[in-house]
Amino acid sequence: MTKDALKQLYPFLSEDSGATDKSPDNESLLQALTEKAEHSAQTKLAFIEQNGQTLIDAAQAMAKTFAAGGKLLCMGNGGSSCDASHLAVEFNHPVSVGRPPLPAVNLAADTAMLTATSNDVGYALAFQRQVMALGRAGDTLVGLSTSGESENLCQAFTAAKNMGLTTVAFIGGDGSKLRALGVDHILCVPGNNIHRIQESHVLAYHCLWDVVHSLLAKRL
Ligand SMILES: O=C(CO)[C@@H](O)[C@H](O)[C@H](O)[C@H](O)COP(=O)(O)O
Repeated sequence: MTKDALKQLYPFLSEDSGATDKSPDNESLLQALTEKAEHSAQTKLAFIEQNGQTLIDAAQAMAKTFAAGGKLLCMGNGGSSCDASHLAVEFNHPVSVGRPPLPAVNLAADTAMLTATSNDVGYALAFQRQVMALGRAGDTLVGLSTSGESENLCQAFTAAKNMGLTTVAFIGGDGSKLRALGVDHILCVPGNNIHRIQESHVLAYHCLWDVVHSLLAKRL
């Protein structure tokens, strides 16, 4: 976007300092930040209240996957593709001393794979093809989706279920599409604000990582 186009959209931006009398004052900006932080904290607390047991059940299933020599496959679109990377690296490269590295792969990380499948057969199959190629019965497939509706995740979950993988979904929305597909563990953030949903997903997979390692340390 050019500077002029930006000024048309935000007319309060001035030539020199970037602010005029009409720009939001510092106090309202600080107030807005506090409100966002409060909303984020409330959403996270509500998420744990509503999903705590499901999170433990999902961790139990993932600990069994690792204990049996299996691996984690992770996937997501946009911001959630970065969360899929973050989740995978938590397991591959544990931050806490004494916790072993565990196998996890982000299916959204390989540009050649994503562009080839999208170009040849459509983006809806981008993750499904990789689940079919890399997945083994007993592995766990984790999908992150703020809407809980993305078609490429639905296709991958369907393939994973047919192949005997455990399936875990981190979502927002009502989750009805994934429930209908029979996804094993659905962690659903209340509300429809995408950023708040993503923030709760970060909390959720950090907790999941912790519980999986605790279960493995106690030998399940
Ligand atoms: O929310 C962000 C960034 O924060 C977007 O990049 C977002 O992730 C993308 O629109 C995704 O395509 C949305 O897909 P999903 O989360 O509904 O599965």
